[in-house]
Amino acid sequence: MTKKKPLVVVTRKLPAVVETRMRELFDARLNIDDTPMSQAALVEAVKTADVLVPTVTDRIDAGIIAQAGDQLRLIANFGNGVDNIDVTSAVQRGITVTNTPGVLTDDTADMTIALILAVARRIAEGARVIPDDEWAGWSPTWMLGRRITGKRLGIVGMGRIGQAVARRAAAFGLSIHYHNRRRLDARIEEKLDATYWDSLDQMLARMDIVSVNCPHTPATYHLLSARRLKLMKPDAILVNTARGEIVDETALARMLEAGELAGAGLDVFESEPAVNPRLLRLARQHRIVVLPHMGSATHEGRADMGEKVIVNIKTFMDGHKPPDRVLPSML
Ligand SMILES: O=CC(=O)O
Repeated sequence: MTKKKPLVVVTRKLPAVVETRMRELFDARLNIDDTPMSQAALVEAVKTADVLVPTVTDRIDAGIIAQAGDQLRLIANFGNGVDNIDVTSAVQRGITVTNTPGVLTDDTADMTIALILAVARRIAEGARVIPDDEWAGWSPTWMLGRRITGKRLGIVGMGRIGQAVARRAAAFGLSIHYHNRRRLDARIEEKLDATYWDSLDQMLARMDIVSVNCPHTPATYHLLSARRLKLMKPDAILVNTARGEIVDETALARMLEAGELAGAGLDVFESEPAVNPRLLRLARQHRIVVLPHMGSATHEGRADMGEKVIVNIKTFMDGHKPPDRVLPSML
């Protein structure tokens, strides 16, 4: 007798290679036209699916989880961050949660470095000049940015992505500093040539560039609060490729407007896809660089994320512990 295939509801369109494999392995309900699901549609999905595959754009909160049918056993997130899911509620209801760590580390670290360079060297602003027909020729005093060689980079959150940023940044001659819940193993710290700051406040006050690379959890919400942002040097720049909620955006906008911070590179925002109007104004004035949450957006990365989702579902359905299980204690 063949086993019934699990009903897997996927909330967004995924790369073709991933969808093809999902169709082979599961009773896959795919989102062909990629319209984000309403909360009502998500409720419908959790009432019928054995497995839900959400993404960062779906809010799987306690209210949705409370309406899940008994058949829902697994939420296999297509994404690394799980702040879109109420993991505690899910686990209390006996639903396993998985994510896709590791496969987007390098891409997100690359984007972090790209934003550091874009802000410091005014790349996005400069890239407009020729297409906009505004180039009057080279000048000794025009389009001057900031040198990054020899500057101090402070990494907030030294997990996989933070460490990948550190390895890249070292090649640009930046000195590496970090703050993390736990200090790294001495061997890793030495290999990265990274200086640990127990006090985030003290680190922020001394850095030329600050990069946010920690997950968004209740403990990191507005970790970079108005008070902490004020500790940064006025000529410093802030880069965030993690989650918008970690930075108080209103305070950040106020400081940039007042010239109390030199610049910012943001790939993530508190209320995506809406962007704080003050940040939008600063972006239009070329005072900051904003990207539409592209950190993990490579063909390879998204295919790898899909592969991880499939392995997690398959392993779980075969009766084993999935490799990327997320527990509330990890958050
Ligand atoms: O932001 C994307 C992710 O967390 O995977």
